[in-house]
Amino acid sequence: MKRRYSIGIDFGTESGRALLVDLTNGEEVATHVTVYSHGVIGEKLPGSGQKLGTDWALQHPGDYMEVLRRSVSEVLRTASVNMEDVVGIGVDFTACTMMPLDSTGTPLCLKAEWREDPHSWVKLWKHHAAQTEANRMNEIAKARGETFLPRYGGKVSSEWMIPKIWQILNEAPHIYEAADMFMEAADWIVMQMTGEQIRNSCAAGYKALWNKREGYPSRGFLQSLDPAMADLAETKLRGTIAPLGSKAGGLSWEMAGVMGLCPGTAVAVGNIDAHAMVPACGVVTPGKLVMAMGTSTCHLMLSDKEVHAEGISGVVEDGIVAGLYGYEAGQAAVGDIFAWYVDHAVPAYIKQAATEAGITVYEWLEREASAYLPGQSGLIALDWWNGNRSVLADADLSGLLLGCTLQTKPEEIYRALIEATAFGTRKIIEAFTDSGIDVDELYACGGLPQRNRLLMQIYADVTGREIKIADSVQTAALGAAMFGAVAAGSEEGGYDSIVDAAAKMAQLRKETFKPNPAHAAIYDELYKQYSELQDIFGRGGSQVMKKLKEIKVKG
Ligand SMILES: Nc1ncnc2c1ncn2[C@@H]1O[C@H](COP(=O)(O)OP(=O)(O)O)[C@@H](O)[C@H]1O
Ligand SMILES: O=C(CO)[C@@H](O)[C@@H](O)COP(=O)(O)O
Repeated sequence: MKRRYSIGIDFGTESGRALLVDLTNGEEVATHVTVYSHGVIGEKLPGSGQKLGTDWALQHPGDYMEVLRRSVSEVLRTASVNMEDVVGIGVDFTACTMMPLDSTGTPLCLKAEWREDPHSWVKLWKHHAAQTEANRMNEIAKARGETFLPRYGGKVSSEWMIPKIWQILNEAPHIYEAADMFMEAADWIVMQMTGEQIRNSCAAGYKALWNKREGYPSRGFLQSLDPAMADLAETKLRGTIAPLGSKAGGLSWEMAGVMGLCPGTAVAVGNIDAHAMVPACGVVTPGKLVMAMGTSTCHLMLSDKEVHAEGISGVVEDGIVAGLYGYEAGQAAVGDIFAWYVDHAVPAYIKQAATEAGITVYEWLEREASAYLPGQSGLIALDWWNGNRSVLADADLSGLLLGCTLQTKPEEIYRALIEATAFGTRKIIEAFTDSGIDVDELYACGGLPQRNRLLMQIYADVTGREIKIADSVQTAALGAAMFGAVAAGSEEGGYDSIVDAAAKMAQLRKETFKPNPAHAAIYDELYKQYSELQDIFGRGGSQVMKKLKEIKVKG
């Protein structure tokens, strides 16, 4: 039988990658990563060098195009696959990663007249500078009894589309005015490939408050935020919203040339990175919590019922797999906390020791931290280095490390940071189970489970549950490729549904991580302390974190 392929393109926080997958069995034939040359723009604008404010995080759209240009042709070249045998393309993206466009679909930051205004740039998911707008939105939505609010755990996040747009209107009304549309980067990149302006229902649902039955928030609500935004839904957020797995269009002649593929190749509507990973773990039924663990962690669940739970970021009908309610919760920093520690807080002697041992600093710290028992260091941390997404939904909270003494070692701090992220995940699991959504099994995917065994064991011990691991190292790209195969359809050698694609293309590793009962018992005790700290610092017991932020912002 002739082999058929699909390409998944995963746009992460620091880089993008293409993965060429065999449709019959999910074999990952070739992969290529392109690191974004502008990275995350957090301090100053490229070109003008203009300083950015606290909590800003921008990106350059040209970096996304570079991934299409380099990584796609590279996977075809290394795999020696004929372009005619690639039947589908799917993309997944971080979200809400959004940008203002002019009427030709060009990002405003690429135009000379707007380039020097930070608000013309792509706002990355972790741009947290719209917290004031999110807080105000929450107050207004609550006071008006808006029906959308309970679907988002009672709180809209500063990471999402409407707070980000409102920040633009408040701080740069000329950019708001100049924007013909605001678009998720996932939809923009699909538009670059196909020429079709189609929004995906996943990002619209989780990040722009859109609902299959009710649409976007009402004109009355948007007007109550600012009269200038009354028509936002019909104007700057306009366009078809299509379900996951739909074909957005065929690859254009121009982009086919750029990417080395055939014109007309089916391109699926975009998807969110974490959500694409769910079927790529083989999860298409309720009761299985998927942890997409990388820079951040997203927690995804399927259920046949809709419940509204505090701290669960969103429930969207058909949001992950058609026919089921998809739930998302998350931690805004996980790998990012370890990256901060390794880059900014580890002493030189450790870097030296890691180099001498021929391993990375992460590996050195993992090796040393593995020698400790739970609780042995006397340390505990709150994992809020990038605010708290679930269950408190508050970007103004910050990290905390407690219990340091003159004897404290860097590897003990590293272990405490890992444990803190595991405690944060346990809070999220409890938020699901307390609201009546059963969590029967845990699945882990993303970059971290492949790289850090200690971390996975700590998660099993802290949650008291066995964890299954996705076999794919590129789980998001695999999920995107699966949706590409669905967009192509079975007649072209693809699949007719994501459930069919998952049955053939998703694989799990044989090895799982099982809790150690003795360690789990100590972690139960430590978790009580974590919970107490969460209540003190996150639920109003102490205003210290808020005050520090206030003083910092005032400068
Ligand atoms: N050995 C390791 N242990 C723990 N974290 C690691 C290790 N190696 C890399 N990381 C973290 O992994 C994160 C990147 O995860 P990855 O899944 O590759 O990216 P993304 O989430 O952006 O798609 C970084 O934040 C980095 O700090
Ligand atoms: O917020 C979401 C998904 O809803 C993610 O896109 C965001 O956390 C970024 O994910 P990564 O950690 O870069 O994989």
